[in-house]
Amino acid sequence: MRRSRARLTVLGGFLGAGKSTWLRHHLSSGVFDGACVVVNEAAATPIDDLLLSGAGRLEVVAGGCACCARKTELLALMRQVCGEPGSAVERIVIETSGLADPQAIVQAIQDDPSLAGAIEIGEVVVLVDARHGLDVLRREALARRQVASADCLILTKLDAVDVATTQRLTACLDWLNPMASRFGAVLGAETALPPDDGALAAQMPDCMADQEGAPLRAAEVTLNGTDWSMFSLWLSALLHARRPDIARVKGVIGTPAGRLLVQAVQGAVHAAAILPGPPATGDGTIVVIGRGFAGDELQRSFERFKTACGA
Ligand SMILES: Nc1nc2c(ncn2[C@@H]2O[C@H](COP(=O)(O)OP(=O)(O)OP(=O)(O)O)[C@@H](O)[C@H]2O)c(=O)[nH]1
Repeated sequence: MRRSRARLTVLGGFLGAGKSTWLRHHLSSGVFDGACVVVNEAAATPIDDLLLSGAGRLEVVAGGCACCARKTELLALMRQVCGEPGSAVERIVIETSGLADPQAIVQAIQDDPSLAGAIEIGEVVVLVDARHGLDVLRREALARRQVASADCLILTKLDAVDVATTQRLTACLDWLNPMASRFGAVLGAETALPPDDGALAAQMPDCMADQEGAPLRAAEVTLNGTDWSMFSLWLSALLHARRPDIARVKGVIGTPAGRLLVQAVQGAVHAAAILPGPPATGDGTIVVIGRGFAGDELQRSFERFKTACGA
């Protein structure tokens, strides 16, 4: 007897757009009950899986984007998930890395003969950070491709912006992808979008000059037991000096208060959160995604900073 196909949701959006926050909310509200959740991270040290404990089954594809560098791993995992004897997975959610092209993932699954019959493409949901979205869309062609690939666009962080900013972003999204449905969200929960401001739409093409430079890459800095306050000082100095080059920072560091999840998006540091549970593999490794630096340079910078501070 032929099993029914598993419905796939691809969750995309640029670095720090709020994908894990949105998914965590929808896992806890039961929307994805029983789903197999696949978390894809550009960096080798995954963090997002720590935040998604509500998933029925959680898989990680780390160390590169599932649309290119880790495509083979993703497809092998999908075949395994769909082909396991006795497995009746009905729903799959792939949270892409912030550097991935969701459409390329959909295409890869559709092009795979064994997966095309086992997986039904449900929808591509792309999250757009209302706080940084306009800047990011102006600078990054990848972010525009992500938006263009969406069936549904979710504008996140509406609590952090005024109505005019949201309206400008909405007009820009209209220009990039007028067909997609659109919703607002605050910490994953759906919220109303302000009414469109039709007068803004005509200005958008001028704002889309492509200013992309070198490709964005993930680098890692290891604390090697250094006190967390020293790391915070170094990170502040780094963000101050290289803010335009740094798209995302995230990692878990040990502090006297517990395991602290440190995050920054487009140079803006977000409120840190204490994670439950004992120390885990990967704690003390901070992922920095940006352009114009390599992991060993960042590590050297951190070590020099420590020496200069007498640590
Ligand atoms: N104020 C506010 N902050 C939010 C909201 N959604 C997410 N954030 C914060 O934005 C930061 C990034 O959120 P994540 O959910 O980790 O974003 P992501 O897209 O999964 O990040 P990457 O996987 O690194 O691309 C975190 O500090 C979140 O707490 C929101 O609606 N409002």
